[in-house]
Amino acid sequence: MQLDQLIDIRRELHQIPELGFEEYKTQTYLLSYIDTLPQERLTVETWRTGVFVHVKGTEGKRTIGYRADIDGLPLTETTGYPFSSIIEGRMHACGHDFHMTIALGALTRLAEQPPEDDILFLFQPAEEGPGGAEPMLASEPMKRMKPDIIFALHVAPELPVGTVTSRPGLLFANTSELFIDFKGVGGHAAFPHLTHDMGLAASTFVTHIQQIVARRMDPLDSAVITVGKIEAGTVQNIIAETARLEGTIRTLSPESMKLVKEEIEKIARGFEITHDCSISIDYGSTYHQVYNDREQVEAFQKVMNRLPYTFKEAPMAMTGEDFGYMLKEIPGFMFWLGVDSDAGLHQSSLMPKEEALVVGVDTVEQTLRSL
Ligand SMILES: CC(=O)N[C@@H](CCC[C@H](N)C(=O)O)C(=O)O
Repeated sequence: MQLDQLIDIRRELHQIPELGFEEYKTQTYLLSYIDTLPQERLTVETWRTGVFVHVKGTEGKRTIGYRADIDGLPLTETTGYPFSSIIEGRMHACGHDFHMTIALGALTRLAEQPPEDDILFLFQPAEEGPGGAEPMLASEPMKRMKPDIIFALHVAPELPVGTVTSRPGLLFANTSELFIDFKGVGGHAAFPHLTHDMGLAASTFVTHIQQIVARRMDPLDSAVITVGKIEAGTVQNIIAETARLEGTIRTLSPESMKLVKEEIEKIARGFEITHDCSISIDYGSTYHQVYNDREQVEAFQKVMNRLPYTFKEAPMAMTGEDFGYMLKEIPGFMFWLGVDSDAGLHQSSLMPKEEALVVGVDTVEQTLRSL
C-alpha cells in the first residue's frame, strides 16, 4: 500500500471525528474499507461502535492482537487543513486517525499476503473516555478470538518521523477522571457576607489540591492533578450557588492513586466547613497503567533492528491509555511512533507528518509477522 493511499484514508477519517461510543460514521467507514479487501481469510465482526477483524494465518498456531483506538476529542480544530473536521466541536487531536489508518494499512498487506499466525485487529471505541478497552476485552468475540500477545501504538508529536520508542515495564500512568460539584448559598454580588461563594470555593480548591503533589507525595514518586474545566455561576453580578470542576489524576502506581484520592477527599471535608457548602466527588472512569512485557519489548526491538528506522528507549509518561487493561490480561506492549508536530497531543493545531504513516504500517506489519 502506497503513501498516497494511506494519506487519502487518513484525511477521510480526520474529517469525521466522533466521541467515545458515538463512532457510527467511523465504524461505517472502517467496514466499507475492509469490504474492499480480499475476503478469503477475513472474519469481520462489529462490537458496539468498534470492529474486530480476524485474519486467518497459514499456520494459525497463535493469535497476535493489534489494537487501534478510533474516537476523537471534544475540541474545535484550528489546523486550517482543507480536510479539517466536518463535525462541529470534534477533532482527531490525539492521532487516532493515524492509528486507524496504520491498522488498515497493515490489515491490507496481511489480507493480500497472509501471515503465519492468526491476527486479530481490534478497532476500539472510546479510548479518550469513558473507556472502551475494558468492555471490549470482556466481550464475547474477544473471549472467542483472544490473542496470545497484543500490542498497540500511539503517535508522538515530539519525536521525528522514523523514530519509534518503547520501554519494558511502566510506560503510561494510572488515571482517574475527577468531577467535583460544589453547592452553597448564592446571592447578590453586593452582599457577599450573606452568601457562600462557590466560585471562590472551587477556584481555591484548584490551588489547594496542587499541594497534594507538592507536599503529600514522596518527591521521588510523582503525580499530576489537572483541572481541565471550571464552571460556576450564571451572570457577572450574582454570586455563584454552584460550581463544578472537571479534571484528571495521573500516578505511577495504584497505591499513589489511592493516596491522592484520600487527600482530595480530606481537603473537600475541610472546605465543606470553611466554605459552608456541600461537595460531592465522582471519579468517572479510571484506567489501569500501561505495563509493557519485557520479553515482548525485546522481541519488538529485534523487529525494529531489521527495519530502516530508529528504535530508542522511551521515558515513562503521565498519559493514560485504557489499553493498560488489555496488557493486564495479555502479554504485550505499547510503543510511540514519531510524527513530528509542533503542536502536541490534545492541541487544536496538532499536525502530525503524514510520512509517518508508512513507518507505522511497516512497523506494525513486520511486528505482526515476526513476534
Ligand atoms: C493517550 C491519551 O491522551 N489518553 C488520554 C486518556 C484519558 C483518560 C481519561 N479520560 C482521563 O482523562 O483520565 C489522556 O488524557 O492521557
